[in-house]
Amino acid sequence: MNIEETSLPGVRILTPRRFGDARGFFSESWNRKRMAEHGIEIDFVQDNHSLSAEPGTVRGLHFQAPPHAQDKLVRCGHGRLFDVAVDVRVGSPTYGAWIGVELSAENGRQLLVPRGFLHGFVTREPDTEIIYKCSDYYAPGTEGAVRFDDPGIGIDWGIDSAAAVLSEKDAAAPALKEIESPFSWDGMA
Ligand SMILES: Cc1cn([C@H]2C[C@H](O)[C@@H](COP(=O)(O)OP(=O)(O)O[C@H]3O[C@H](C)C(=O)[C@H](O)[C@H]3O)O2)c(=O)[nH]c1=O
Repeated sequence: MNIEETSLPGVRILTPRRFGDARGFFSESWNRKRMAEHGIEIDFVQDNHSLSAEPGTVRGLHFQAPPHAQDKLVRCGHGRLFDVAVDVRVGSPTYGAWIGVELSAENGRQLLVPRGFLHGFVTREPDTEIIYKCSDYYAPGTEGAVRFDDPGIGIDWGIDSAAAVLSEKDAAAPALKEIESPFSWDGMA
């Protein structure tokens, strides 16, 4: 397992080892004990899996508010996507800052998105599938969204925003400055 820190403390890139042979490869996509050895102790309780048919599909930027905030461990099961995390912890030195990482079935990379960060992605290929572990259950009444093309955040999605394939919810999402983030920075990372 290779673990890379990013410019946003707590947001990390995990690349599990792949054992290749003539058939293909084998990889442990999650191992709680091994992650704990790296100081990552998260009790995931729900796995999510979505397929987006069209390249240029954007899902996000989403969060669940406390007490149902979710840490997420995101990977791409098929195709390729650009995965984004945005720090929305009030008081954080990196509040409003974003980071994006290309995840693909081919590169096997995973992005650890801690609670307190918005999560979203854009697909780069047809029939792209995202699979991610969540540390709390779906709690519809606590969901929040911020517009993916918020100029106040300035994410470079690599697409023409006007051409993005969006849900009605995401198309109507507010800018970050229009919401009151329910997350506060703990002064640690
Ligand atoms: C998130 C979720 C959704 N649903 C149902 C509710 C809707 O009937 C349907 C589609 O939900 P939604 O349009 O919110 O799906 P996405 O736009 O992919 O939302 C996700 O996109 C970003 C990238 C995320 O990180 C979140 O996990 C999540 O917000 O699935 C469930 O039954 N359980 C769930 O945990």
